[in-house]
Amino acid sequence: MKTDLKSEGMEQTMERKDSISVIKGIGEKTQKLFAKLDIFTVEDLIEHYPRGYDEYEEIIPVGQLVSGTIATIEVSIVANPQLKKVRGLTIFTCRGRDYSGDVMLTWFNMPFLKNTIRIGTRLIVRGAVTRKNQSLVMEQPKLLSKEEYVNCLHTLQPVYSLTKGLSNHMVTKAIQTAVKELDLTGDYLPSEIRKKYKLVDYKSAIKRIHFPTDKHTMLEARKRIVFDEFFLFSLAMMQIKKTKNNKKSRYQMDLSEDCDQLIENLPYDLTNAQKKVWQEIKADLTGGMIANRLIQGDVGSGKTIIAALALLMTVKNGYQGAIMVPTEVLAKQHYESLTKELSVFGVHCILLVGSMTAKEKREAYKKIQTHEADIIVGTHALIQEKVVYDKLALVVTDEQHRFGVKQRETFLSKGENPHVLVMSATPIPRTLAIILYGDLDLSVIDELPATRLPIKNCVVNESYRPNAYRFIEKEIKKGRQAYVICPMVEESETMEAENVIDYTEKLKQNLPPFIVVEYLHGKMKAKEKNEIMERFVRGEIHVLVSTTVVEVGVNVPNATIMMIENAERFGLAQLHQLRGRVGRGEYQSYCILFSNAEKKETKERLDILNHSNDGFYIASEDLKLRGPGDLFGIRQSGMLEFKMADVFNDAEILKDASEAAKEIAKKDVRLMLKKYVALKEKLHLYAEDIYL
Ligand SMILES: Nc1ncnc2c1ncn2[C@@H]1O[C@H](COP(=O)(O)OP(=O)(O)OP(=O)(O)O)[C@@H](O)[C@H]1O
Repeated sequence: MKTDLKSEGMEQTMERKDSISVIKGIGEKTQKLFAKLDIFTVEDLIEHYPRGYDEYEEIIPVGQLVSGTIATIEVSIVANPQLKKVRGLTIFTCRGRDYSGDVMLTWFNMPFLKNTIRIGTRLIVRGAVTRKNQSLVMEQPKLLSKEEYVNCLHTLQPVYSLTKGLSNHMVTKAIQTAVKELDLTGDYLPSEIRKKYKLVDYKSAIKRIHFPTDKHTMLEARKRIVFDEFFLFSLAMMQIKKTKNNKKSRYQMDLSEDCDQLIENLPYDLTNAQKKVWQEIKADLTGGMIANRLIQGDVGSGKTIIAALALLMTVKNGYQGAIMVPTEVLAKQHYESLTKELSVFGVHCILLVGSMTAKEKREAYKKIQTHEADIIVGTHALIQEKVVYDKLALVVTDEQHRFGVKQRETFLSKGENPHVLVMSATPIPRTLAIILYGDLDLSVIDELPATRLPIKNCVVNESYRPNAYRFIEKEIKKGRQAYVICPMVEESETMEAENVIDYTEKLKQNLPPFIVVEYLHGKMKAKEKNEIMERFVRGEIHVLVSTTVVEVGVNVPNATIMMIENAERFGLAQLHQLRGRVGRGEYQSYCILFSNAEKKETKERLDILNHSNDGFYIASEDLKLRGPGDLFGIRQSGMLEFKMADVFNDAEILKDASEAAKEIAKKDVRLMLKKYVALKEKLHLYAEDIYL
C-alpha cells in the first residue's frame, strides 16, 4: 500500500523499520547499492553517519588557485566547450575565466552539460584543483547554483562512505528525506540520563550529525550518538551477563589430580600470575555456574598451558573440550603441543581444519560425535554445521579479537551452554576491558616467566645491514633460528607474495649456503604453510622469511632473532606481537627493527619499542603519540565495531555510558518498567544486529 500512497503523493508516515524503498527516488537498483553498505531500513540509513564534513569556503579569484587544494570559483565560459569521446568515456571540457585568470573545467560522462554550459555561461564550481601541462584544471567539479552556494557557505556538508554507483549527493538526498519524513520524536534514552550526562535529544542528534549548522552542534550530536552506542553496548553486555552467565551449568566439574600431575611434569614452574588464573578457572569449573572468562596476558605470558589445564580437567570429568584458533598453522601447533602434554593422561586430541580432505574430515566428525575424541583443536571448521559434539563442556577461543561475537555464539550453540575461556593478548587497560568485555569475567596474567631474558632491541638503518646478516649467521651457528618480516606491500596479496619470494632470494645470496632460508606468505595454501611451519618448528629451516602471517601466536622457543624490515610501516602493537615470537625460551633473543625513516615522530615511536617489552605500556604510549587509529586491531573485532564511537578517543564518554547502563541494570536489567519500553525495543534491535 505504501507505494500507492507514494505515487499518489499522499501524506505518509515513514517507519524506522521500513525498507528504504519507501523513500522517494530509491528504486530497486539504488536499493541494491545501499544494501552493499548494509543499509536496508530507514533506520539503517539515518544511522549511516557521515565519515567527515566538507567545509565550503568563500569564492576565490582564479589567480589564487593552488594545485592540490579544493576551492570554489565563479567564472564565465570563454570558448566553445568541447565534447570528446575517448575509449567509451565522454569528456566535456571548457575554459572558465574571471578577472584574474583562466582555468580548465572537465567533466566525465556528463555529455548533457553541453545543453546548459555554453560560451558566456556564468558558473559557480567547487572542486579539487590540479595542474596539467602548465594549466590549472578542475576535474569533475560540483556545479552550484547561487542559492546552493549561499546555503552551503561556512556550513559543514556531510561526506559519507559510498560504494560504486552511489554518489554522496544521492546518499545525502535520501537521508535528507528520511530525516524530514521520519517521526524522530520519542527518545528511547530515559530523560534522567539525558539530563545527567548533558545529552541532546535523539531527534536533534540525528539532524545535527547529518546536517550540522556549525562545529559545536555537530560535536554535541556526536557526543549523544557515541554515548548511545556505548550505552546500548554496555546494557546488552549486562543483560547477557545476567541472563546467560548466571545460569547453572550442566557441566559442574570435580578437581582432577591429573592437572596437578601435569603441572608437576612441566619443565618449568608456573608463574604466580598463572597460578592465580588457574585458581580462578578451577573455581569457575567446579562452581556450578556457566563460566565465561577472558584470560588476558601479554605475548608469551604462558596462556596456552592454562588452556591445557582447563581442557584436561574437562576431559577428566568425562566431557569434551574444544579450542578454536584463527589460523591453521596455529591449530596444528596447539594440536601437537596438547597431544604431547596430555596423551600420557589418556587424552585423545584431534585436529579439524579447513584444508583437510573430505575423507579426513568425515573421520574427524565421527570421532567427535562418538566421543572417541576428547579434545578438538581447529579453526573455523569447528563451527561447521556437520560437527556434532558429545558433551561439549568447554570452549577455548584463542585471540578473541579475530573472531566476532557471532562466531562465538554459533560455537556456543553447538554445545549445551559450555563454559567459555577466551584468550587474548590484546593490551587494553583493565578499566576498559571490564567494560568492553562486560559479559565476561576477567583474569589477567600480568607477569612473564622469571626465567625469560628480556629481548634486546635495536632500531637500525641500511648501513647496519651487513652486520645484521653476520649476526644472524652467528646465532644460527649457535643452533638458533631467525624470523625475518618482509617489507610490506599494500597493493595486493599477489604482489606481496612476489615480494616475499624476491626478498628471500636476495637474502639467500647474502647468507652462507649452509643456512636454510624459506618463506611464508598469505597466498600459499594452508598445507604448504603448515609444512613450512613444521619444518621451522623442527629446526630444519634456519631463517623464515614471512609476511605478518606469523604474527598470531606461533611458538618456536628456539628462534632468537626477529628482524623486521620497514618497521615504521607497522603499528607498535603489531610490532610488539611480532617481536613476541622470540624471547619465548631460555635463550637471549633479539629484535632488529630496520627503518630508514628520517621523521622525528617515527623515530620516537620506534624508540618506545626499543625501550620497553611491556605490551600495556607500549599500547598506551602509542596511543598518546598516534591517537587511537587501528592500533589494537580492535576495529576488526565484530564485538567492538561501533559506527561512530572510538573506544580510545571517547574513553570518557565510554565511562559515563557504562555508568549509566549500570544504574539502569541495577534497577531493572530486563527493562520491564514502563518507562523503558522504547529503550527495550531499541536494545532488542541493537542486540539482534550484533549477535545474530
Ligand atoms: N611459567 C613459565 N615458565 C617458563 N616458560 C613458560 C611458562 N609458561 C609458559 N612457558 C613457555 O613460554 C612459551 C610461551 O607460552 P605461550 O605459547 O603459552 O604464550 P602465550 O601467552 O600464548 O603468548 P602469545 O599470546 O604470544 O601466543 C611456551 O614455550 C611455554 O612453554
